[in-house]
Amino acid sequence: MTSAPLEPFAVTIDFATGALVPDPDVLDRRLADLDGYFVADIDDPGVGAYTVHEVRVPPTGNNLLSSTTVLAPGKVGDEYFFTKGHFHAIRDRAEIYLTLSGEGLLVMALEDGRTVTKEMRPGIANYVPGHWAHRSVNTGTTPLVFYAVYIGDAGYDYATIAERGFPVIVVEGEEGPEVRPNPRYVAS
Ligand SMILES: O=P(O)(O)OC[C@H]1O[C@](O)(CO)[C@@H](O)[C@@H]1O
Ligand SMILES: [Fe+2]
Repeated sequence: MTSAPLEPFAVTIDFATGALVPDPDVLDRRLADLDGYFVADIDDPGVGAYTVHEVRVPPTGNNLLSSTTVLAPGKVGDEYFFTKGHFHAIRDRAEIYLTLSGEGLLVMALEDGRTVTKEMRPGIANYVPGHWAHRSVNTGTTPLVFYAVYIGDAGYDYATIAERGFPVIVVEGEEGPEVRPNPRYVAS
């Protein structure tokens, strides 16, 4: 059975700020929401980490959900600010990230601990296949803004990352960002 057609529509995206017009759903994540995710302790839990601006469509397998994410620059200890990161609840659901401004790294991990890290900068479209947890990291000094598109019924599994962490962390090294093993990663 196929579903009834939706009305076609468009949104306007400000590439510098990630603002969407119209912009009905905005999620605000502070460092407090990332408590326990960084190796070091968080000094100020009130600091804003990222906002997600979501295009509103029904979250079903026949639709594409999309959003802009605006990830602030900053560090906790040596680690650059990052998004929580998640697997999709339906594991094989894929996603595309198009970076609009700023610079960063997209860290992806399988449940067996294998990782792949890809550059994020304006004009790069990253393909995140199903089964890969994904987290973006702002390694620059300006907001990292990207547009994500994913299959509508993908859902979110945050718990696995909250419990085990990512296998790698991204820290500021002598010569720029370095990807290192996460000392707190819980291998399966
Ligand atoms: O959902 P997280 O892991 O907090 O990261 C936020 C970003 O990831 C997405 O959930 C898409 O993967 C976006 O909605 C948002 O871009
Ligand atoms: Fe996702």
